[in-house]
Amino acid sequence: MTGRGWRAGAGYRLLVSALRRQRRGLAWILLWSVLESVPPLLSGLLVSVAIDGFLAGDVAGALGALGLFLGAAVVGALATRQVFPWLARVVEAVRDSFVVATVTGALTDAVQSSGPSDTAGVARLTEHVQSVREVLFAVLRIVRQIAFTVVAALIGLCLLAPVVALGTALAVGLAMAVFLVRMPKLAATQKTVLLAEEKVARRAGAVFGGIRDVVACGGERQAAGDVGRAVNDHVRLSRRLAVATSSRMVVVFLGGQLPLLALLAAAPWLLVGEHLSVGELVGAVTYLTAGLEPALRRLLEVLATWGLEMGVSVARLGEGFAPGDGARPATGGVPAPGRMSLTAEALTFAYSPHAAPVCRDLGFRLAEGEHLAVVGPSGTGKSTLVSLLAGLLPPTRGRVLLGDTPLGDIADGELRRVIGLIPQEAYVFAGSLRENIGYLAPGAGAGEISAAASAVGLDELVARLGGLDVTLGPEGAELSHGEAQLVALARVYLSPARIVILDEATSALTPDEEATAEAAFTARGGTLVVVAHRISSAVRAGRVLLLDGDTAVIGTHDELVQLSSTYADLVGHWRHDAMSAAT
Ligand SMILES: Nc1ncnc2c1ncn2[C@@H]1O[C@H](COP(=O)(O)OP(=O)(O)OP(=O)(O)O)[C@@H](O)[C@H]1O
Repeated sequence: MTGRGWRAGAGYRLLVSALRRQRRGLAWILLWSVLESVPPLLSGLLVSVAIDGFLAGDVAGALGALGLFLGAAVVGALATRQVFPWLARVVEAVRDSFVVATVTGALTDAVQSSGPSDTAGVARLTEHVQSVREVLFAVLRIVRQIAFTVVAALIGLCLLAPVVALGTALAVGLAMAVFLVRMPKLAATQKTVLLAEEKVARRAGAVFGGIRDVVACGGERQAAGDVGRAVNDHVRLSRRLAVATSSRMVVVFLGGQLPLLALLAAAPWLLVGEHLSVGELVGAVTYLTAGLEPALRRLLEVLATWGLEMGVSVARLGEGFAPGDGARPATGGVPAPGRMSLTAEALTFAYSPHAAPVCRDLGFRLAEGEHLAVVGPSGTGKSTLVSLLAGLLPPTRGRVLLGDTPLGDIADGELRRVIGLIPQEAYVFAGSLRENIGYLAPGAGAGEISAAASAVGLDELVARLGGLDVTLGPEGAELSHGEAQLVALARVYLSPARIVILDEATSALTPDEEATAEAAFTARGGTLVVVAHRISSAVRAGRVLLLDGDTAVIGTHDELVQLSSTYADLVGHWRHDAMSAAT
């Protein structure tokens, strides 16, 4: 097994090896299946003997044939009863094999990755195991029975009327060929539906699990939009699957109804030419109407729904844990320190396919350790851009690279450890100040926590509250907005993040407090991106990115004052605000 559990294809290998270990059970199932097929094998033959007997006046012979028919039905029923315990044994044993492999994969994954374990992934996989169990049972119970019925009816028909059997076998073969040709497309559609279902579960699970954070960060609209998009995708794909599976009616017609229509059309010729007796004709019709057509219809129904579902679930299990949205596996790792540049390439993003893009074809590169201020009038997309840079929003077009790796290729947990984004609405949870500050650095010692608190300017608050171990109420109700922002800043300061993004995260601090906090992050090392709302903050940055509707300009503060009238206006406006605040 690899670090991320077992891979695609492994699910099928496990299924085959688990079934191989159940050879004895499968042999018993085969034996009882043969006996179970006695009624469909003999039905047409016995009906034909009975009818021809009655027509010829041989009532005793005809009644004898009907008696045999009854006896065959009893044998079939007894055999069906015997099949069930063996089915249960085989299916439960296979289920056990999958559970062992799934749990082992999950444990291996948890031990090998240093991040939190993917409990939602375990739940998802156990759901797939349950699905494999149910569908395997259904397939072995129904598909097996139907397949034996089809074969028995064809053999019976062959004994009764070889010409009809030949035509029917050709039609059934053609129907199955059409079905098999369509199978890969159906399987692919079924897989997209399953992935979409998982995506809904994952998105909704993440939102419900972090509902306090979502509310605290004012992210309700974004969270609802995320879940809504996943639900809409699921609905659209389910509709597509329904249309695709309904095409199996053509297959039922080809294999089940076409031979019957042909037989009825040829009946006058068959009877007049004495190719078949009346009894044989009715017997052949019995095979087609009571045996083949319903069996074929059921077989296709089961294969097209449960069979596909099982196939997809087994393959999905083999892929182990689905990273991201399951659409694309995380293939890249986080680059080594010194190579963590952040690059936007032709970055375009719109909140919906019909909405105007918030940013369009944006391109720039931040070297590791740079300090960038993002500025612009309200609503020009500053928060959207930093969410894209943090990998919280997927670009509509273009990409964001960490080093040479697109953010979409990096596992979520790793990305979150490397890039820390602090929103304007700081989140403080019920617990001690120490727990709040150390939350993203579980191994941090007391000295490191105190140092982080001092660095961002929390000493005064710590003194006022009476130490780091004082317990804060829900959502830090006793803290001012600025104090809560300082706690959030200290938390990310102490975290392992190499790229820190402050999205107006110092808006409630005084200019001096803001300068202290930003200086702390500059001294800490790593890249700093600040959505600035004061001139001082932009002046401190090495470069400034101005978002102004459709245009974006990047340069030093002095360059932008020369280059952009919007920036010059913004600076004037900030200076005026700062002077008014000072007087
Ligand atoms: N979740 C969302 N769904 C749809 N539209 C959104 C969403 N979030 C933001 N927008 C829209 O995208 C545009 C850019 O918003 P954004 O918050 O990124 O701008 P901003 O420059 O950070 O604004 P401000 O300075 O006022 O915080 C706005 O028109 C906003 O209405």
